[in-house]
Amino acid sequence: MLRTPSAIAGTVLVGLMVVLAVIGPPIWGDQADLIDAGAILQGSSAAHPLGTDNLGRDLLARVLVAGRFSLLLALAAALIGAVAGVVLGALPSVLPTRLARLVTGAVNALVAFPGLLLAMFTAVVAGLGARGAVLGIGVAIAPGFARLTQTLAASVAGADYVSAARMLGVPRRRILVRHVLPNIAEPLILNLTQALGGALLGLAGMSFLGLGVQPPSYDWGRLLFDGFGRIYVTPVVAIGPAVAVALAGIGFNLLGDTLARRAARTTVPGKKATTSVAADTDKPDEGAVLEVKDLTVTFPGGVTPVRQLSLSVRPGEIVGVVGESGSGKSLTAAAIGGLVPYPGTVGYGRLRLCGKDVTELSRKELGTSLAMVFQDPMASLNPALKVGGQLAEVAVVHQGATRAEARGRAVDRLGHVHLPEPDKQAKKHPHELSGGMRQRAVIAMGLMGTPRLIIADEPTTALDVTVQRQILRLLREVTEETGSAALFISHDIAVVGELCDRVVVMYAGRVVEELPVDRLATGAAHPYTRALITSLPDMDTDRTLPLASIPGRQPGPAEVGDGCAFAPRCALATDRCSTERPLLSVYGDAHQVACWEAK
Ligand SMILES: Nc1ncnc2c1ncn2[C@@H]1O[C@H](COP(=O)(O)OP(=O)(O)OP(=O)(O)O)[C@@H](O)[C@H]1O
Repeated sequence: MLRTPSAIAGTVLVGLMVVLAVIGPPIWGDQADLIDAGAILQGSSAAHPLGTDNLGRDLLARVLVAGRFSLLLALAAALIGAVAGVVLGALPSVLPTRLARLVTGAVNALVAFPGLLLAMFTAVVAGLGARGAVLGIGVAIAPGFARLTQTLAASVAGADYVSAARMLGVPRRRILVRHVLPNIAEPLILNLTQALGGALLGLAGMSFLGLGVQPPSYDWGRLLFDGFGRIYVTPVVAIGPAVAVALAGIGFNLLGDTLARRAARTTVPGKKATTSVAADTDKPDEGAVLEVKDLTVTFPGGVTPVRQLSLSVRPGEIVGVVGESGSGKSLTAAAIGGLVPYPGTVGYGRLRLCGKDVTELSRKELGTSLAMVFQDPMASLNPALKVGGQLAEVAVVHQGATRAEARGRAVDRLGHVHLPEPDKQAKKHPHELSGGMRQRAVIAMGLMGTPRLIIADEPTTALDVTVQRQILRLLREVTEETGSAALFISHDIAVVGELCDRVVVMYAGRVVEELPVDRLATGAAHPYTRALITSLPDMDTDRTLPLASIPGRQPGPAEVGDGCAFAPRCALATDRCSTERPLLSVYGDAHQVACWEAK
């Protein structure tokens, strides 16, 4: 957190203010109240560096003592503003529509109203003094919080879990308290830090206008107000409290800013993982489109979902990666495409795409030579843009095509993936297409470049069986026509068996077997691969019996021990399997397996 000068300054200033609030009154309290008839209205001197007031009280001591009261008042005002704002902002989601509109309209009007006028008006109505000023500033802060709450709540309201709760008949109030507020709490709390700075300045302003703290109480604003009358004679008496207010205000704003940026860094999905490259002495396979050696993906807390994974894909080849949910398939794909999210770490000995280390590839090279197709096509398509426009963008950005050329190419590519009437589909928004059509559009988007490798991560899981077959056929067709290779990720070994040339079986983050597809049905050597195949139902499966499944569960990415990770579920496991991990070794032609019992 303390990496930038502004972060350091904010933390130090706020820290100093807090220390001052704690130690100020006990240390300098007596001195601040000591009346000295012989030192009335003095300027700066060795005894009184910031001068004295009209009763001869030391102004430095008073500034130091006033810190606690000023901060407490600011805290109270910020809390009042935050609570009132969150309630106002959240109300529309629990009120009937008309009332909700009324509240939203009121909030909008209040946001547009000048905050200082609102604060002064409230303070005058509530009565002069600290209480009125705190209420005034609280009221001035509330509309901003209300607007923020409304905006944040609206972004969460569309989330699937909120829709699911609504479908289950969970009352609106409960949805708000259990599902919405906890998910928007973080930015609201961050905003509170900045509101504290604003409240401090606002309260000082109110006291300075004579609407705030009244004698004999005093805060920084009051001291500023008292000193202002003498500013031309002894300016130092006004400078002391002014500097204190300014430093505290700046401190809270800088800290709030730092916290907000830090929070954004941990939550924004765009932030990438760290990469570490190990020394690589072997000769790279120049003929491979993709060559991965010793790929490891880790997250903080000992979570290692991908462990020393190696695989390669040759031109025109479709390689299937199969394994149960959580085996690390998607993260492998993400690591190849440079999409592992922060705070992950990607380490590898070699990660070469089209004969180059991925770090050497420019964004443009990566964008045109690698196409990625995900399970949910909506995740790749912008719902606000027309399909044709999105596809055309690829050609404009990567190939420098004119708008008209790019549009023509987009329609051509949509036709290529067998979308009926491609020129009409190009003018539609993604939501106007069916799931299968959207997936075709995403594949077409990948084909806007000249992909040497298509990574398809569960591209057919969300589709029905007929559409699934069409998409699989399309993928095969596309690779044959364009000569590109594909890495096809699926949990369904039957689909992989149908589409791919070679199969890589993953278990608990590692490759446990790699074999040509024609050996899959009868020649698989690893007990896990065999169990996956046995658990597939076929026409002869006795439907009166429960479907076969593999007993036990795959260890989590932080639970993998020293031995073979599959040993606890394996009928063939020996003592050696639980203590010593078998390495991937040659089992036959283009066939490797990691099992002590594979003979
Ligand atoms: N950002 C992350 N932070 C921490 N752990 C993660 C993160 N992303 C994934 N994981 C963990 O890594 C493991 C592997 O995830 P991955 O998505 O690669 O599995 P998968 O084999 O593709 O499964 P599925 O078929 O369900 O998508 C999972 O246990 C998951 O909990």
